[in-house]
Amino acid sequence: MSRHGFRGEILSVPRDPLRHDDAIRHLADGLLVVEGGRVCAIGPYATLAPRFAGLTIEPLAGLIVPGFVDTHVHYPQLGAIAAHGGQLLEWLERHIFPAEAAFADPDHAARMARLFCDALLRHGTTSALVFATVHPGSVEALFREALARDMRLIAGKVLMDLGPDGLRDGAESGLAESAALIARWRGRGRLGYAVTPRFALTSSPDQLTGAGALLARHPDILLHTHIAENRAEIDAVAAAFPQDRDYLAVYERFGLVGPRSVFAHGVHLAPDAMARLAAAGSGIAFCPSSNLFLGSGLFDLAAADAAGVRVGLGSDIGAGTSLSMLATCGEAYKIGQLRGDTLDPFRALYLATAGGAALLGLEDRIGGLRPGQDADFVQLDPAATPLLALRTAGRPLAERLFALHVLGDDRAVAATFLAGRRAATRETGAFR
Ligand SMILES: O=c1[nH]c(=O)c2nc[nH]c2[nH]1
Ligand SMILES: [Zn+2]
Repeated sequence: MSRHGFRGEILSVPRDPLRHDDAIRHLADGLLVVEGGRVCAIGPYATLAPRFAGLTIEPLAGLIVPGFVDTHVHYPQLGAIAAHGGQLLEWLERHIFPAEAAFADPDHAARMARLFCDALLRHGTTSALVFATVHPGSVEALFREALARDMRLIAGKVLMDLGPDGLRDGAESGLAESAALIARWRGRGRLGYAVTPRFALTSSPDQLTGAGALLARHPDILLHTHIAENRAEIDAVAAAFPQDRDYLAVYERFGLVGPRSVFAHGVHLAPDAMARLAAAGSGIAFCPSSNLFLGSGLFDLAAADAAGVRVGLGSDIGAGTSLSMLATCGEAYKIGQLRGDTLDPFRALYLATAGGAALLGLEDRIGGLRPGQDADFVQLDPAATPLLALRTAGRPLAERLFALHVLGDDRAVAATFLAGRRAATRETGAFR
C-alpha cells in the first residue's frame, strides 16, 4: 500500500476538553502519514520524517484539522434555506413540505444529492447524519452520490405516515421501505443507515412501534429524529400523547431512546429528561444557527454537559443558515454568550469533529486524526478573506481558531481530503 505524507500545522481535539486536560493536539510543524486511506502516523515533522525515508511529502499551508462532522442536516432542504417568516410548524407547512414533495421526482433527487455532496465537501464536512425525504428514492440518490465520493454519510428515509398530502407513507409501507434500504445499502463504502421518524407529530403509534422494532433488529443502525425544538411543537406533542409525561417519554415508550439515538435540538428539555437521555446513552445534535433562525430558543449546553449527555453540532439546513461547521461553531458561541456560558474554541472544534463522531458511534473511525482512523481532513486558510488575514496574522492558535469560527465559512476551506485523497478544493469545487 502506498504511503503519502502531509506536512503543516496540525490541530485536532480527539477528546472532550471539558473532561480531559490533555485533549488538544497541536503540532506547529507536523507530519501526517496516510496509508490505505487511514492515518498511519502523526507527529512532529522533525522526529517523524526520519522514520519514513523516501516518503512523498506534500506541504499544506494554513491549518490542518479533522474533517467536520455535521450531526443533523436535511439535504432536501438545501434549496429552501433562508425562507422568510414563521417559526417551526408554520415554516414546515409553508416552505419545507413543498420543497420535500419535489423529491418524488428521481431526477430532482439526483440533482440535489449531487449538489449537496459537493457543497458538504466544499465546506470541509466529510461525515454527516442526514435526513432525506419520505421517498425511498431520495435515500438512493444520496447514497449513490456519497458512495461515488467515498464519503461517510449516515441517512434514512423519513417515516411520516401522518404527514401532509403528497408527503405521507403508510405505517407498514414506510417501515418496509426502510428495511429494504437497509438491506440494499448496508456495508457499502462508508455508508450507514438511520431509522428516521420525522418527529412525534408525524408518525402514528403503529409506525413508531415498528421503528423501535427495526432499530432493535439492526444493532448497526442509528435512530435519528427531532425533539423539543419549539414551544408550540411541544404543546402539540403533549396534546397528541396525553398519556406520556413529556416529549421524551413518547420516544421512550416506543423503544427509540438508546445509545444509538440522535435527537436534534432538545432546546426545551427539562433536567429530568436530560438525565434520562444521559442514562440511556443517547445524544443531542445542537443546531445553533437553526435555533436562532426559527426563533426556537437557546440550547443549554451547560445543562447537557452537567447531565452527561453527548452532544454534537448540526447545521440543520434548511432551518440552519450555513452548511459551514466553522460558522456553526461561531453561532454556538453566540448562544453560549446569551446563556452566560462561554464556549471555548477548542471545545467547539471538538464538538464539530470528534464529539460529533462519538455522537454517531464513529469515535474509533473518524474525528481525531488518530492512527488507524480514516484520513479525512481539511486544510483551513486563516487568511481566506482580508478581515480573517487581519485578525489572524501572527496571533496565537486559540485566537486564530476563534476568528475562523466567527469570520470563516467555505471561503476558509482551501481543500478537503477524504481517505487521504483531495476531494474538493476552493478553486475547483468537489471532484467526482
Ligand atoms: O428543524 C426542523 N426541521 C424539520 O424539517 C423538522 N421536521 C420536524 N421538526 C423539524 N425541525
Ligand atoms: Zn432538522
